Amino acid sequence: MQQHGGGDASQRIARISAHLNPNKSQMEGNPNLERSNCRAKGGAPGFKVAILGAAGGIGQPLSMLMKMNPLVSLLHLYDVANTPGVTSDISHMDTSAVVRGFLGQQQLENALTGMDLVIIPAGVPRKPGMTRDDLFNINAGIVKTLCEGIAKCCPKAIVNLISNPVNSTVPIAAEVFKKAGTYDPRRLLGVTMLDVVRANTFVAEVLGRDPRDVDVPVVGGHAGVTILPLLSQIKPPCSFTSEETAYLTSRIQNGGTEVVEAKAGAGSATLSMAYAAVMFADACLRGLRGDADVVKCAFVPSVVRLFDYMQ
Ligand SMILES: NC(=O)c1ccc[n+]([C@@H]2O[C@H](COP(=O)([O-])OP(=O)(O)OC[C@H]3O[C@@H](n4cnc5c(N)ncnc54)[C@H](O)[C@@H]3O)[C@@H](O)[C@H]2O)c1
Ligand SMILES: O=C(O)C[C@H](O)C(=O)O
Repeated sequence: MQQHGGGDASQRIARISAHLNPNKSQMEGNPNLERSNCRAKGGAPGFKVAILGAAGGIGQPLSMLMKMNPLVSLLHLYDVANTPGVTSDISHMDTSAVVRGFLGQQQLENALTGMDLVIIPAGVPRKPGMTRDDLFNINAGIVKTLCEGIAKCCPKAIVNLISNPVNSTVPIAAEVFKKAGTYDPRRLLGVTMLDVVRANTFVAEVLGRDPRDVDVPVVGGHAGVTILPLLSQIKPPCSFTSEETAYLTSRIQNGGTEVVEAKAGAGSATLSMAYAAVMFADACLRGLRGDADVVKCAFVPSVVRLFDYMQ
């Protein structure tokens, strides 16, 4: 159906494969090898990115969007279930990143070796009536295991940690890296970008503006009152009534619960989270590339002491 011009399809395939792959006999029957060698003969340079939990509610749209990112040359998709199907599906997208799938703990090290950026949405999401802290027991163990793999196989990688409770999983990851002697606070980032995305959306609604023209910094953590939207620091500057401030603060702090209740037991935010995670990951890759003035909010250790401000 897609044939144009003269010649039959088999000749056409033969000519293309001879061009891409002069040592074809060594590669036959090994799709990963074929793909990676074709890549070496003309693919765009870029960063190597792994997604851990790639087959989940966040992982799938996140993997799709990262496959569309021109800064990514190699995308490793790791999960304990369903990665072959997700990998096969996403690998058919005609964007430049090469996609490889890894299934189960025995393939974790291969998934991580050589990565520049590791994004972690692995773990269970909450159901109505739960707090993020209720996820701690299960997700802490998952994050610990994954971070042990990172410390061993790609200790210099930037880590974007999405798994909840972010306020606790980031300190757990830090302790794993400290124990392994690989901790670098500049490379471990708790992803709170969804709070910023929500804040931009809700503030724009109140102001009657396009959300793309609003930039709301959100600092602190990623749970309830620890989420601190800095409504006085919005760009471009604006002001609110006290009712608007109370409404916006509450809506931003409870955005996650709003989605959990609307999904009624089917999980938490996945699509908006994937969007936010890709914006954040793209900023990390631009930073790695050396771009100046890349500024995003994240959950990181702070050397600012509240005490200094109370003197
Ligand atoms: N930081 C944020 O703003 C934010 C936003 C939304 C959700 N989350 C959190 O992200 C996490 C994932 O949410 P989801 O909706 O994608 O959940 P999900 O259940 O749909 O997907 C989780 C995936 O993790 C995989 N997984 C489980 N154990 C694993 C392991 N040991 N190694 C690798 N993969 C493993 C599962 O197989 C599954 O595919 C939850 O903890 C959720 O609370 C965080
Ligand atoms: O609220 C949740 O449990 C998921 C996530 O942290 C969110 O903010 O949407």
